[in-house]
Amino acid sequence: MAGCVCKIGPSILNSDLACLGNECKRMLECGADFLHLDVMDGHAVLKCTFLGHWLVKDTFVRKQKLSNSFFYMHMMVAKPEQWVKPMAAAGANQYTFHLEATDNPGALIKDIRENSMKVGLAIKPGTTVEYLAPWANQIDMALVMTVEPGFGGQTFMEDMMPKVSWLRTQFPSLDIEVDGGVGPDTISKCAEAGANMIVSGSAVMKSDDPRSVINLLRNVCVEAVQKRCLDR
Ligand SMILES: O=C(CO)[C@H](O)[C@H](O)COP(=O)(O)O
Ligand SMILES: [Fe+2]
Repeated sequence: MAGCVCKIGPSILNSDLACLGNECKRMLECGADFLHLDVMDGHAVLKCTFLGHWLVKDTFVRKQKLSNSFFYMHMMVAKPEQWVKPMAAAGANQYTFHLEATDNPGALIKDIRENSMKVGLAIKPGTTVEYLAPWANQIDMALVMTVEPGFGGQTFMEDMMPKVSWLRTQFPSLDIEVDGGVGPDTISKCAEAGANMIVSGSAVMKSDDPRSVINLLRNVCVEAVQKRCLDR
């Protein structure tokens, strides 16, 4: 059941961007369950990444033949409506948009589904979880940001954990993702709060032994998930 399966997805934001395809391959070989691809347009957040749909297609699908993998897009863009079709055509599997970026989440959810992608809905640290709740039964995954979107390598915001716990209590089988400052030092808090989709950027990418970091994150998460799901 979703919510009871633990998945680890490295964010490749802080990888060697000159070797993006190989970096993605390396992460999958190290045991990543999915790749978390941060798309920033310089409007919704200050930074701008090159990770547009052309790059998704060329780097990941065509050149690296990674088409069976899971490309989970984290869209930090001003107009998330604009990129649904191009991302679907490029081979993205999940499209996570920010609730703050749209006036019509319902229409966007429908469009993402019609384009055969899973739906993720993200909230920034300043957005309360009650805004997300009305949509929770229509989405595949809720993303609780644990840093202010825009940069990798920031400090984990522990005060976001009550949002995760609240969502887990209200929606036991929803996939709940945490993103920002998550690594070996902070995973326990995320797992105990109820997160089962774990994004980790710097902690994995900058490690000499990414496989061990991924394993550690998974073990901590699986233990918490098993306890919670068996208790039910
Ligand atoms: O969405 C993001 C930033 O907006 C990144 O996914 C996130 O910051 C991951 O990197 P790190 O684990 O280094 O914080
Ligand atoms: Fe992200």
